[in-house]
Amino acid sequence: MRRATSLLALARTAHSLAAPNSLLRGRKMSAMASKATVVWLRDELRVHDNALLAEAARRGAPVLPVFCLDPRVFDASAKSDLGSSQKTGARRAKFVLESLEDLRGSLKDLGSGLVVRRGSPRQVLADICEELGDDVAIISSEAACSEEQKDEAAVSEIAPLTKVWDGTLYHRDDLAYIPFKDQFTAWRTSVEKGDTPVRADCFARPRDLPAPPACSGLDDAIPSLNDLGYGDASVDKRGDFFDPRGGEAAALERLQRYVWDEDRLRTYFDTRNGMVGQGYSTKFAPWLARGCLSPRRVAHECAKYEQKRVANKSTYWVKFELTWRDYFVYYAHKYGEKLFFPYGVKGSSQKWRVDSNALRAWKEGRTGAPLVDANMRELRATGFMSNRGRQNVASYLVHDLGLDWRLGAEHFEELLVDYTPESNWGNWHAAAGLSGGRINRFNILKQSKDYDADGQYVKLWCPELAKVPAPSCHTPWLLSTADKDRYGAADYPPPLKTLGFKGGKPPPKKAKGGDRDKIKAKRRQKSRVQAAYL
Ligand SMILES: Cc1cc2nc3c(=O)[nH]c(=O)nc-3n(C[C@H](O)[C@H](O)[C@H](O)COP(=O)(O)OP(=O)(O)OC[C@H]3O[C@@H](n4cnc5c(N)ncnc54)[C@H](O)[C@@H]3O)c2cc1C
Repeated sequence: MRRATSLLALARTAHSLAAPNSLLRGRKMSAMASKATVVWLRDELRVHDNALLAEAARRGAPVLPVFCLDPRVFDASAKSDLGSSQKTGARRAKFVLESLEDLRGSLKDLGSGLVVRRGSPRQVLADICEELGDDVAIISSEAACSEEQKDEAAVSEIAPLTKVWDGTLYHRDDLAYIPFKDQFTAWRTSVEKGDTPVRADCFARPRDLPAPPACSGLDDAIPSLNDLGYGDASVDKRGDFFDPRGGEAAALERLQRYVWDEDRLRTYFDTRNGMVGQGYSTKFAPWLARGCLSPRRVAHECAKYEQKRVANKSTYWVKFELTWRDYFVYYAHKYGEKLFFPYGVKGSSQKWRVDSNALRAWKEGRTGAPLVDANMRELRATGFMSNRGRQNVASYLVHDLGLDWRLGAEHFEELLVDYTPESNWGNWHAAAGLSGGRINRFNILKQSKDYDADGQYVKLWCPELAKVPAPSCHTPWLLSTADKDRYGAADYPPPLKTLGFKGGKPPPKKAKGGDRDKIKAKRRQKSRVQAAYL
C-alpha cells in the first residue's frame, strides 16, 4: 500500500524551506516566485530519474545546475577526520570528474549547462547567488550524514533551500509509517510485508530543461586531476574489473551489459560471492554511489527482465541488495553523528588496540593471511574489492587484530571508487558489531576454503604464492623452509596472527593428565586440522 498520502508524508513532500539569512541581504525569499533556480548537485550526477532536476523544471524559472569541488573533499592534500588516510583517493576523484564531463554533455543536450567550481558549497553558492542577483532559490537533495548536513545548514543561510528526497530504492515518504528497525532483516521484512512499492513513476529523462541564467563558469573547463593535486589514477587490470568510467552513459552501458548482453542477472544469486572477474556481481556500485545510476532504474530493469526472460531468486536478490543500500541510508539518518563514534550507536564497550605496524601491514596486504592480503592488494591496485572480500578484511582488522574499526573505514573511504558515507560506515558498524546485531567474526581459513578453494584469487594478487599448490597457498606458514624456497614463497610475510586456532592463539605446549586434557587435546587436533585444511 502506498503511503505518500499520509499527513506526515504530505508534510515531507512540501519540502523544508530553510529560513534564509544575511549573506545576500535584501533578497525576497520566495522559492516559488524566484527568478532562477540553482540546482546544487552532489551525488545525483545523472539526468534520468533525478528528483532535483524534475523539481527545478517544474518551477519554470531558469535553472542553473552547479557542482562544488570542495577542497576539503576533492583535493589530494585533504585528510580524513582522524588523519589516517586521504579523504578522496585519485581513482574516485577521476571518476567524479568523468561523471561531471558526462553530465555537462547531457545537460547541454537538454538546453541547460553545468557550472563546476572549486570551493566549499557555502562559498561557491554564495558567489553564484550574488552574481545572479535577487530572488534565487536553491534545490538540493537531503543528505543523511553529518558533514553534508552541515553544508546544507551553511547553504540555507544564503538563499531559500528546498531539499528533495533522491537516491533510494524506496522513497522515504512511502516508508513514513514503517518504523526503522535497527536489524536489517526486521526492517526489510517490514518493508516487504508492508508491500511498499518501488515507485513506478521514475522521473522521466526530461526532453529539455529551462535555459540557464547567464552565469560565469558555464563554459569553463572542468578542473583536471592534476589541478586537484592528484597523480596516477590508473587501475591494475588483473582483476578484469574494467576501469570504471564515471558518468551516466557508462552506468547505463554497464546495466545493459550485465542484465541483457551477458545475461548475468539470471545467475546473480549463485555468483555474487565471487572474487575474480568483472561478471560475478553487478559492479553497479561506483555509479550508484555518485548517482550516475538510479536504484529505481535498476529495479525497473530487473522487473523488465523478469517479464521478458526469467524471474528467479537471482532477479529478486539484486533488489534485496539494493534494500541493504537503503537500509544504511536510513540507518545514517536515524543515528546522525553516532555513525562516526568509536563505540557506535549502542555504546559498545569493546576496547580498540593501537598498533601502527599492524595497521600498515593490513593496508599494504602484508599480514601473512593470504585471503586478507589478496583483497587488500586488490583494493590498493584497483579501487574495488568484492563484498566477500570486504567482509573478511573488516572482520580480520576488527576481530583478529583488534584495531580501531574507524581506521579501516577511513582507508576504505580513501580508496573505494564506490565509497558512500552511509554504506561504508554503516557496513563497518555491522562488521565491528556496533549496531546491536549479531557479531559476524569470519573464520578466514574457512572463508578461503569456501570461496577460493583452488587459490585462484590469492595467487592472482599475491604472486609470491602463485606456485604454491592449493590448499597450502592459504596456509603458507605451515610450509617447510625447503618448500617455501621451492615454490618461490620465501618472501611472503609470516602471519601477524596465527589463524586456525581458537582465539587466534596456538594451544599451550604442556598438556596435563585427566579427561579435561583429553578434550583439550581433541580440540587442539581439530584446530590443527582446520589450519592445515585436511
Ligand atoms: C566493510 C564494508 C564497506 C563497504 N563500503 C561500501 C561503500 O562505501 N559503498 C558501497 O556502495 N558499498 C559498500 N559496501 C557494500 C558492498 O560490499 C558493495 O556495495 C558491493 O561489493 C559493490 O559491488 P557490486 O556493485 O558488484 O555489488 P552487487 O553484489 O552487485 O550488489 C548490487 C548493489 O547492491 C548494493 N549493495 C550490495 N551489498 C550491499 C551492502 N552490504 N551494503 C550496502 N549496499 C549494498 C550496492 O549498491 C551494489 O552495487 C561495503 C561492504 C563492507 C562489508
